Amino acid sequence: MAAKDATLPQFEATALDLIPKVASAARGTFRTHKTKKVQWRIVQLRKLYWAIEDFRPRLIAALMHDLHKSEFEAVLTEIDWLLKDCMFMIKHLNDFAKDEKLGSPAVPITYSMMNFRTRKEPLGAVLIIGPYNYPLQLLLAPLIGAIGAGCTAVLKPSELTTACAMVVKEMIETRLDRSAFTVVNGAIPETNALLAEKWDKIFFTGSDVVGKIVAKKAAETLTPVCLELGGKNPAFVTKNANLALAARRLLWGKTHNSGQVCMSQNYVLIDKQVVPAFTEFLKVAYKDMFPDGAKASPDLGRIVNARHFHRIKKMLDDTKGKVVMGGEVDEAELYIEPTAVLVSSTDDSMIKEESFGPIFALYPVNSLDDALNVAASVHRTPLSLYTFGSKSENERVLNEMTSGGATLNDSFFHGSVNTVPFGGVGDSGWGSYRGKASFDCFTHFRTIAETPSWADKILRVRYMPYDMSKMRLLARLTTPKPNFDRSGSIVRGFSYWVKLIFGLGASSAKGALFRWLLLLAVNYLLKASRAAR
Ligand SMILES: NC(=O)c1ccc[n+]([C@@H]2O[C@H](COP(=O)([O-])OP(=O)(O)OC[C@H]3O[C@@H](n4cnc5c(N)ncnc54)[C@H](O)[C@@H]3O)[C@@H](O)[C@H]2O)c1
Ligand SMILES: CC1=C(/C=C/C(C)=C/C=C/C(C)=C/C=C/C=C(C)/C=C/C=C(C)/C=C/C=C(\C)C=O)C(C)(C)CCC1
Repeated sequence: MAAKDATLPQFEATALDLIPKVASAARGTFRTHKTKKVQWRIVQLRKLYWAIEDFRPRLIAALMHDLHKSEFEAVLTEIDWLLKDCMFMIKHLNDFAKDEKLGSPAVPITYSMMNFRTRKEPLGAVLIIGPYNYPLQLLLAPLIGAIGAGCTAVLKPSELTTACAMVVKEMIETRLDRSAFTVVNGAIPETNALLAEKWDKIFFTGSDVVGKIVAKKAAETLTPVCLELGGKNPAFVTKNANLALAARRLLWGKTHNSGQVCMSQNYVLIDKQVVPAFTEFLKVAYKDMFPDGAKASPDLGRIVNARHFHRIKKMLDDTKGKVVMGGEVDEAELYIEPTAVLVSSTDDSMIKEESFGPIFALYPVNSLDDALNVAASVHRTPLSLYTFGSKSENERVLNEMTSGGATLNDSFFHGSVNTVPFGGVGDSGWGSYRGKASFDCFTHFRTIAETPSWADKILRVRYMPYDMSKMRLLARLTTPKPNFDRSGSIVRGFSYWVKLIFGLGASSAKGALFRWLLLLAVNYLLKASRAAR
């Protein structure tokens, strides 16, 4: 696993005049239909698996170079994460890709002869644009979905993580079918050149600002987009929470990848009575994680570059709050200490900006009502939320505030399992992926019907000249009658009682059949036992 001897290439942007050719090649290869063969896709996924495995030392070295990411996190959240993704897709692809029969209740029994089914068609040539914080996972996990679905793809890694971008380019273009999968490196001009091309889907992960640019450009050609954006994610801590556990878990959410995690909490809405105790527990958790201080820890990453370092530092410089944990910064090392700031206004820089770093605010509240009102005013549709309280308090938070995903009693666990769907809501994202959702994200679910020739006798009613008496017969056979009145109440008419009595109280035909069979079986057993006596 050692990465010391690995050599890292210099960053090189793709020539602008090559970009239309790259896009055209992706479209052209899709038109050959070779990506539609499931076996071809499986072979590409197997090749990607072994490419990631074989490039492991260089990927670890690149992550260390770009983000000072520890080998532990590089393996857990990037390399092994992707290997697991490949294995999952390979294992389930035949199942995901096969036609699905559409039966009852979607297709009424009267149309059952038409062999309704859903065909899973690849969308086509897709563009995947990645962010810097997980430069491998957040670029290649969507690619695994695209390969599984049968698309061709062009990848645009973040230019901020230069070593990862170059190693990924070499890895993809030397190991996968190059006519189907390519990598374009670069910044705004190269991304704009890519966005000027026609794609069948754009998958974008990054900031809401750039998300809007991508969505606007895509709208010009009505290109579908999946947007995985950021958010000002709240955590709720009530006086019924296990404060020591909440402190340790929330600190984990802000130290992992040095807090450069889209779904980590931005601010904690905490019952004012427990602020002092919670702050003490935070300090205890900090000491446990970093016995020699955070700066000396080999586990804590660094901020990606000076621009982001200054963005985060400015939030600390501008705050009117009080630092209750951490606070040290060092530009030479792009180091920001895990920091908690006690604030008293939602206008504070610590709440207004998305921190996307190891710093977060504590905002004292009088009650859960108060907390929910504050959270709704800060960001109504965040990517994630976390709640630490009693069962009923956690349930209330879930009911009264939406988010892309949520974890009760922990930091971002809902986003830490690679096979469950992940995505935002409202302005924190459109669409989701991971596991089967990654396949679905790049798939068109095409409904197909097949009308047998002999059925024309039955279907003749639809042809002109129309006959209203036949229409009435058709309506009687195919349009269900409501069992409710205009006030929305259930009408207990004649048919209700007939169904109740003959259905033995069951609400469906299946249920009624089961109850009848049970009744007959009991009756039979009783008779048999009486006869035996
Ligand atoms: N929801 C998620 O899964 C998720 C994951 C990671 C990051 N994020 C969010 O992303 C942000 C941080 O990542 P980032 O800084 O890499 O995001 P970013 O939006 O700055 O960059 C993302 C990509 O867009 C490109 N880009 C940047 N400016 C552009 C422009 N003007 N025109 C066209 N393309 C442009 C970049 O080259 C990069 O590849 C945070 O807001 C974070 O919350 C969300
Ligand atoms: C080891 C044994 C067992 C089990 C142990 C278990 C269950 C260990 C669990 C460890 C945990 C909780 C690890 C944490 C994982 C965190 C991850 C994967 C974080 C991922 C982060 C991601 C994906 C970030 C994404 C960022 C995004 C989308 C935006 O920025 C037993 C108990 C089973 C048996 C004994 C041995």
